Amino acid sequence: MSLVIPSLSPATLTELVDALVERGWYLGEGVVDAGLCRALYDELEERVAHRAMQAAGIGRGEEHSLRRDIRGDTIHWLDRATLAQRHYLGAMAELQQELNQALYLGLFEFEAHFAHYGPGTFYKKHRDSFRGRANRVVSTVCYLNPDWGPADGGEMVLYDPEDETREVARVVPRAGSFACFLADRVPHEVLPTARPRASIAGWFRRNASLNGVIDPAY
Ligand SMILES: O=C(O)CCC(=O)C(=O)O
Ligand SMILES: [Fe+2]
Repeated sequence: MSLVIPSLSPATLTELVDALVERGWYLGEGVVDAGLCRALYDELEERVAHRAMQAAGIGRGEEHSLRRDIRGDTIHWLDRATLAQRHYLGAMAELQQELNQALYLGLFEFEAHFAHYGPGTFYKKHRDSFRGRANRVVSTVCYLNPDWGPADGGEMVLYDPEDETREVARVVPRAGSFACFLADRVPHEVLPTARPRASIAGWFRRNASLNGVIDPAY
């Protein structure tokens, strides 16, 4: 991995901002540095091999519960422990600045976790936040698998915010691909995967405190 922070290119940032404004979502291939994806992939594989992952649940705070019939991934929250994580978070900090400058979104924080979907697992159609409680404003997904074929499944499907049955895009979870969308707008799902599937899901947040209680991180 190079010593230079592998930023998203200026062209990617411009395209991403335009796509978010025009339709609420962005997809790009070959967007995240290949060496960085490899380092993040190796780190995640190592954790999976050592069973150092936690089962992912749904809902936040006291409503948090495990529902393998809804989502089947295991996760590990990024904690800046490795150079690869710090580089990824650095690239996301640059993206946050761009989003704030171009769209005045007032994003103040980025939280992200590694996600590993074992064969046969999926994540049913959902939105990442709900209107009115939209402390998660923009969702991101960075894909890490070095190769992925048509029979491997595991695509992320995006749906039309106005018609949740209408598919608008399908993302093959291959290293370098990056997805970004408005968290309270775009319904999406992860189709059942045939192979172990590696990614980082992340959210730019705004501070949402209710009655002086800060919304829990997850
Ligand atoms: O991994 C993906 O493609 C999307 C994951 C997702 O929707 C989520 O973690 O909320
Ligand atoms: Fe999601």
